[in-house]
Amino acid sequence: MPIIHHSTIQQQFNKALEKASLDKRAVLFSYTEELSSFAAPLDLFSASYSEFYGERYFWKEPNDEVILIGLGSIYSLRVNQQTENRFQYIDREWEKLLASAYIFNPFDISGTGPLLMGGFSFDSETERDQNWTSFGNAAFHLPQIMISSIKGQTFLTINIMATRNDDEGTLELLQEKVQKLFGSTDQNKEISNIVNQEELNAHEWKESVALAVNAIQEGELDKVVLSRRMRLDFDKTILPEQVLSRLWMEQHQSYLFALEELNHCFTGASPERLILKENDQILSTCLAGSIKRTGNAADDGLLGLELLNDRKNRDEHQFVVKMISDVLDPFCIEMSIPDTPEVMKMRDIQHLYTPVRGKVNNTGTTLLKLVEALHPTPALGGIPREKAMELIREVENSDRGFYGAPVGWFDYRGNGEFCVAIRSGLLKENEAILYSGCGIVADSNPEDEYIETGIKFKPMLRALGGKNL
Ligand SMILES: C=C(O[C@@H]1C=C(C(=O)O)C=C[C@H]1O)C(=O)O
Ligand SMILES: [Mg+2]
Repeated sequence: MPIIHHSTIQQQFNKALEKASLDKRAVLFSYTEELSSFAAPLDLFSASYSEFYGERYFWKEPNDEVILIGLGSIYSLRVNQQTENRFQYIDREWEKLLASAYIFNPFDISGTGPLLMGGFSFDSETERDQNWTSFGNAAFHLPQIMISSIKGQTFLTINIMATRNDDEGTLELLQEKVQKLFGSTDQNKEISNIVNQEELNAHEWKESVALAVNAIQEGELDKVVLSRRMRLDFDKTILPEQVLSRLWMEQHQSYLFALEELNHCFTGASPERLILKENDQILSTCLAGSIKRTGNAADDGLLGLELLNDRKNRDEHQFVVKMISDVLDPFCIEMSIPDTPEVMKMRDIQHLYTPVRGKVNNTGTTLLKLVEALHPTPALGGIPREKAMELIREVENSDRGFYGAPVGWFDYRGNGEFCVAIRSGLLKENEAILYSGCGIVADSNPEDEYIETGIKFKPMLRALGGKNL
């Protein structure tokens, strides 16, 4: 149970109130303390349903070293149109908010203190369709209550946008809310069941793969990633906590994320890191090239070797390695990239994987600048980037929304992490749309790529109780 009744917090809050009153505008007040004990993260997420449904944000990185639960949005940054650079806009507004903030965080640990959780759309030059309007081209939230579990230690951060209309009561109310949250248990919620499962435009998709292969063979481009969708209908509203808890059990070595926007939730279990930044250290991951798993360790080992030695998959992968290293190079004073990829084994699939480490050369290099430079990598877009984007716009007759785009968090010190939001889906009440894509290169075969995308639906499909797995 968190105990945030030290007299210091009230004194600090009073200072923020004074400033808000003097400045005649809202001032961020943020207070962090360590918690001695902590329920299972997903139990807490689940218990927050009645108070916070529609404004909950969840993040877990593969090793459980950073788990973030954000509840309630007290400040959000959104970009709806392509009026200006969305990455710069978020960076600038965040910096402005922090410039006048009162932050009390005795811990020099990234992921504690005020932070934004959210993501970007895949393509800001196309319009979001009705599924994705509430997400826009970028949606980030500063949670009112945030629980961070960082390398085994747990922290509580409360955030308030203090205005001159607030008084001591505001803080007390929030403290009560926190106590209530930690005291409540999950109400026994009913599980939703699938009543309909359908792949959308499977035939047309294979045709568009053949078309892309043609364009590549003609020399118009080298690689393009094409995605397709699956639609699921349920007998009742799907709850993100239920999906997350299945993903937690079944896809533990992935990034787990959930971003609620009222009755919509974008969630998934992605194996792909876009970029991690901790002070001047950065880490990106090239992930491309895939082969199935069988459930038999010996067979999987052989398949892994086959993948490592397969020309087509190595080509697919190498485009990503080259692009990520080229993009990060100007930002770095040191970089290290292994010469050959390794095999990353997930529950349903194996990928070629190359980590790229670097040390940034400039304190002005924000995480979002790196995200901007990297997105979309050829693991989700293609080579050359613009040509691939044009082809995607032309042949994919639907909006990717946040699928395949950067989703993650960054804190007030500039540290944070983004994954590439694949193996994901949009939950909207009793309907879900799942996304899956794959890299098309000169010797891609439409039927094989179709099968590969089928495997990539599995993590979400299984978490949702789907069939044919
Ligand atoms: C596009 C997806 O995955 C990407 C495509 C891969 C491939 O084609 O081999 C492998 C990993 C990801 O970079 C997806 O899962 O939807
Ligand atoms: Mg592939």
